[in-house]
Amino acid sequence: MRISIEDVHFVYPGGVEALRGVSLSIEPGERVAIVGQNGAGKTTLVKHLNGLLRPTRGRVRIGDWDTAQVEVHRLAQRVGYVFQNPDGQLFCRTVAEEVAFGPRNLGYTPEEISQRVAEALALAELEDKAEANPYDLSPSWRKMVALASVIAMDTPIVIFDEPTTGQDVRTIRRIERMIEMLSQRGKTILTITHDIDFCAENFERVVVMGQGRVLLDGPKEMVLGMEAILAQTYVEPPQLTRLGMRLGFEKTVCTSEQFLETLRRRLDHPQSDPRAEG
Ligand SMILES: Nc1ncnc2c1ncn2[C@@H]1O[C@H](COP(=O)(O)OP(=O)(O)OP(=O)(O)O)[C@@H](O)[C@H]1O
Repeated sequence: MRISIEDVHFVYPGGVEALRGVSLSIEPGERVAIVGQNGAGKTTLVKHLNGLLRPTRGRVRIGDWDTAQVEVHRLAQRVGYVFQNPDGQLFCRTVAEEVAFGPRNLGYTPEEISQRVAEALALAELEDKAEANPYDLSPSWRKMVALASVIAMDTPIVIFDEPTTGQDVRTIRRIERMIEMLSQRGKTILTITHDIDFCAENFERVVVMGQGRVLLDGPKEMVLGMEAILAQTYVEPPQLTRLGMRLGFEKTVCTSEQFLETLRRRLDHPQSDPRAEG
């Protein structure tokens, strides 16, 4: 389902102009990371996708729906949103009930609900915790419950707000596996993140925001190499990208795979990289 954001401006009631003419078009199945300094407008922008905010000017469309014309509970059929802090999102006695809440609310049949719950629990690696009380779980597992409860709604678009913040490496790997599997199922995945390595390893397209505008938008190999523009919004390229630049790699590398591949090529054929000759 296509997301279309057309020249969106947003002014908070207090007068802060948080978005100053943002236009983006996101195709079905894309994996997009939105990065930028604190206060750049990232959260304000994604809250326009599930109808929590409506543009002061401009238009946001989710498929054929204009968000200004559609109620928030209907938009929940198309856009799932995992908030940064899971504790605001959990209120049932067991993990399974929690995960069933969304699909039940969307009016699915009992069979569909059990199927969605089973799939979401599997994707979140929570099968053995179905009967636990979410509040007896560690914060990391509670995060996975929050993710599962949104995934169970089976929306074509899923937004993750700062999914890795405060999480240990094992939880980050679980989240990465989940993103990969959702992606294989054709979901559009958006994330807001300050974790540039997570962005580089898991997302194809990067949107860089600063002061309510889009500063850069494109494939990560293009965007994450533009150090000077990234610096305007206090984003540094990933460590491997910077190392690649210092080593004189011809192309911007973003992932450990790309880095190793380039390094191997250079070691095998040192003369094939023009910068390596100098
Ligand atoms: N509820 C609100 N009322 C008034 N101003 C707000 C509100 N929420 C955000 N703002 C302001 O809008 C601007 C954009 O904020 P937003 O939270 O969208 O940025 P962000 O890029 O998500 O930042 P962060 O990385 O810190 O979450 C900031 O100047 C912020 O102070």
